[in-house]
Amino acid sequence: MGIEISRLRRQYGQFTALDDVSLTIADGEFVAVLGPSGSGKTSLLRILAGLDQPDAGSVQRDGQDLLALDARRRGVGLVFQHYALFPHMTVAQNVAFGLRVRPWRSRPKASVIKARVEELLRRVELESYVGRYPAQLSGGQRQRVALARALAIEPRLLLLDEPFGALDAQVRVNLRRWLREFHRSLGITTLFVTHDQDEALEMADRVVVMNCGRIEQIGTPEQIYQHPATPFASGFIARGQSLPGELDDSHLRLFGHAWRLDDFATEDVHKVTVHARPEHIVPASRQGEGLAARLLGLRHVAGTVRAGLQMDGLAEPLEAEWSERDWARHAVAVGESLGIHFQSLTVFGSDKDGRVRARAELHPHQSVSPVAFGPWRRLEA
Ligand SMILES: Nc1ncnc2c1ncn2[C@@H]1O[C@H](COP(=O)(O)OP(=O)(O)OP(=O)(O)O)[C@@H](O)[C@H]1O
Repeated sequence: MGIEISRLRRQYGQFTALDDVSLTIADGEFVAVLGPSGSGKTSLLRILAGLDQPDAGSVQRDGQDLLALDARRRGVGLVFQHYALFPHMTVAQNVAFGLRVRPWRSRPKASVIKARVEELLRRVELESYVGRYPAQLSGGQRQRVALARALAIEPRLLLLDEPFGALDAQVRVNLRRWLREFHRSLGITTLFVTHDQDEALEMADRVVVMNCGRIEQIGTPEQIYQHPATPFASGFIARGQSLPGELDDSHLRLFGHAWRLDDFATEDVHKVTVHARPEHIVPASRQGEGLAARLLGLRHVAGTVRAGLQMDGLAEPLEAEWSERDWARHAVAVGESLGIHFQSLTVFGSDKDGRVRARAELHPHQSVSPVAFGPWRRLEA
């Protein structure tokens, strides 16, 4: 049981904001919808909240048609990026709001509301702020009040749209961990919209990657990070970088070398995309080994070294990422040449409509045969 979103479509005039979106969310699950600006995340959330209707598709909750229900009867709690707290109400009044405006028949007694507000504020660790006004709170505290307010109505589904988007980096990181724990203790089905990869991967049980109104991949954070299903997911999540590879009779040709691709169905493949992620581009251990690259620059970021590398045949420099310790073994100065190896490459084969039909992971540096790495210009059948 849970929520079953099936083939949702939303058009704004000629523009398709959601294109055939299907997704099942289990009860109690924490799902992150991750995608760049304009990918359709908020459009999906608004439909679930009852603030908008799709042009096609359905949403069922435990077999019931959710789209047929009025927004107020969906049992949905909402938190947006920009704190929509009422500025003239205290923290306690803000949290109580959803209960106070209920029709009198379903409205709890004042003493019940008071007890519930106190309990919620305790949960979001703001019990001593009851009498404050939103202007007297930090951004992180306001978002926790917004969360308490959304929870006051005991929602069955919590929808969070970039709730930490307006906060500074350190507060975001703290609130991320806090919300993750908070969700564990509550167990409410939660859909969390973000464009921040780290946020999605760190918090969610499952991540839905969106691009241009479509779902590119659904999976656990580990699946998504380790095995991105499409070139978009690879670039957006794993910083996969395009290399100029070509398919030649079940071999991948790249930088004048060739590797055999096993288990790569080539029918329908119209275009091949080869991706390398920064941590898989490693410096060769001995001089004269590997593919030739020139070191364009180095940046030292939190224990890692990010190197810009120029390679023949590539318009854009590649980024490689190494640990400080590994890099210390290589005495190459900026502007000099070095040899590099690709530890792993991901090869995608897409059809004419851009759909991925085949996918393979190559480990050129570790492979012995038939990989033509080392004695470079050799193609083995
Ligand atoms: N009411 C509308 N009329 C026309 N176009 C719209 C409307 N609402 C959204 N769009 C368009 O639909 C696309 C998807 O918008 P949506 O807000 O769902 O994206 P998003 O992934 O949430 O982006 P962001 O991260 O910037 O909030 C965007 O290109 C947007 O311009």
